[in-house]
Amino acid sequence: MIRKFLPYYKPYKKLFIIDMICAFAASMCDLIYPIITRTIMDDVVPNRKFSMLITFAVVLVVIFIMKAGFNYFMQYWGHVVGVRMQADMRDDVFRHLQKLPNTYFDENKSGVTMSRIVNDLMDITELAHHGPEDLFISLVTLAGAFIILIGIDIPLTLMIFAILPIATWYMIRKKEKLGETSMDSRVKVGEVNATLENSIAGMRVTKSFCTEKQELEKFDKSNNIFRTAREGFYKAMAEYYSGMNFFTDMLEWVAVIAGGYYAYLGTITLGDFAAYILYVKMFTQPIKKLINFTEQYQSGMTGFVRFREIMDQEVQKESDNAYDLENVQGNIDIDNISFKYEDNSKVINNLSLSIEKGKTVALVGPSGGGKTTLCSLIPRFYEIDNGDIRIDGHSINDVTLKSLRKNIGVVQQDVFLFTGTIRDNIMCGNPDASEEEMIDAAKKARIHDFVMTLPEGYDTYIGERGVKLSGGQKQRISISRIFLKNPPIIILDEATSALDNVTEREIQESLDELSKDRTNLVVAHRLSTIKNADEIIVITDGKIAERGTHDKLIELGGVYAGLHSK
Ligand SMILES: Nc1ncnc2c1ncn2[C@@H]1O[C@H](COP(=O)(O)OP(=O)(O)OP(=O)(O)O)[C@@H](O)[C@H]1O
Repeated sequence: MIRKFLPYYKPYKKLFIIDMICAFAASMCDLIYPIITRTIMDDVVPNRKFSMLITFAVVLVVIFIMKAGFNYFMQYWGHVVGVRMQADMRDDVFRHLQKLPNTYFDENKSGVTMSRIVNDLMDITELAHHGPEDLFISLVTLAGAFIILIGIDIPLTLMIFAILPIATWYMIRKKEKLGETSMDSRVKVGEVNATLENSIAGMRVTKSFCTEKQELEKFDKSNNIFRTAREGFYKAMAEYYSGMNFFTDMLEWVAVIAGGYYAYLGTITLGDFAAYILYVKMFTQPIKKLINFTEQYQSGMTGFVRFREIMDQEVQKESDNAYDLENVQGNIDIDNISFKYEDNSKVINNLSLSIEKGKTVALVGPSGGGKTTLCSLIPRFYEIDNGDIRIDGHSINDVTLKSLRKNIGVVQQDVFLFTGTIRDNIMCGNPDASEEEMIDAAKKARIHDFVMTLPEGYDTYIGERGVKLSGGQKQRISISRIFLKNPPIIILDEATSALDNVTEREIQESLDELSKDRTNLVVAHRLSTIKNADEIIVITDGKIAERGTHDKLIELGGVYAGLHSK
């Protein structure tokens, strides 16, 4: 993990090195002050060297001013390094997320993924700069103090430092528990996020079914699980801190009692005794910093591990020699394909189908038969298990994903609009389109006149996922973005939600316009809309049960005729 963490320092190497130099200089400043105290007590005061006292006063002020400068740099630029690294990681993980196959999003709750990207990376800032900085300051201070003290009195110094291995042993023992509980609480906070996200998104359903109580219970449950996990973490932290504080207190105890005894015997001077007490007081800082470091390391690394878990997810692969699919005519060949979802039995079963350019093929059949699944295999939203799909003779596995998807327009059953304006949502069909092209697309989708009635026109804010719009308006916006994209192949998963007759007719008109001169694959729920399709394919259990024109299938008197008569 550390090897994967270190490269994030690279862009900020210079800042980080200056930060470390400041850390070194600040600890050096700390080490000087007890030496000066000792000299004042043993030399300046007994020998009445007043001018030396003035010199020390000036030297100390200069040292403290310099130390303030070093601390400022560490506090500000040190944190800046950390937060920039955190932002880089967030960028990386978001970019990676965009390349993950749909199966990842099927299996993982979006609240948990969000928590990994937002919350879990927060502690990275602290770890990234405080970690090495604290470790460095502590080690330099401890080593420096050890060298100075050993020069004053070896047995007393060894006595004081003997406590350190015991403290280290305690720290290591407790660290594991701290790590486990920290990971546990992060997993649980992810669950809280997921529950919350789901509940907020479904707030309207909750209200309409009056299930507030059940939702609250669900939320309370995951909130309590998180609380218990966090309490476990704090318990581990309390054991850790109280133990460590005890050890630092014992250090002071040895310095005061043993140092006092040595001064009483005359083995060391009063100045030496004062220096011991000051250095031991100073030890508590690096030791506390070491403790902090362990905690930061634990929290930061736990977050980093969770971040890496997403980064290690395999992205959707393109072949090494993938090329761009260009000048697409729109011939589709589905050649003996099979597919199953991760946790499912076969959804598509050795299915073959050819669609000529410019033709309209309708998929019908009982619910759960595999129509939507078949459609999502063509733009490679999922990978087929065997067989091949070709567009104009090019296997979809041989071409770049971007060029493949650029040539296919998908109108989904459940319209998804982004939070933002009407313009944002239409322009996502082609971010480079001009204003005229956008308006033209909106006109073709029969939404322009409605937009013009709004005070802010195309810049009207449509609320989260378009809540401020009607179902029909949302659909027309989703259709206008396909007009703007202008792909040669259209996959249309017909909306099942009931629209009033006028709206339905209007939408049907814009869809008819959209389908002109393109290859169309339509999943039809209302059979009335596909009477004129060039071919109707009846899919049951992932296989083609019947195929032909409307008239032919009615004549056949099979599944289609049955569905039609209902
Ligand atoms: N993301 C998914 N993960 C796992 N299983 C899925 C997923 N999507 C669909 N399924 C399953 O695959 C099967 C086919 O579903 P699909 O949505 O393709 O059917 P459909 O014919 O389009 O149905 P409908 O007419 O109701 O829309 C169903 O049994 C469904 O439960």
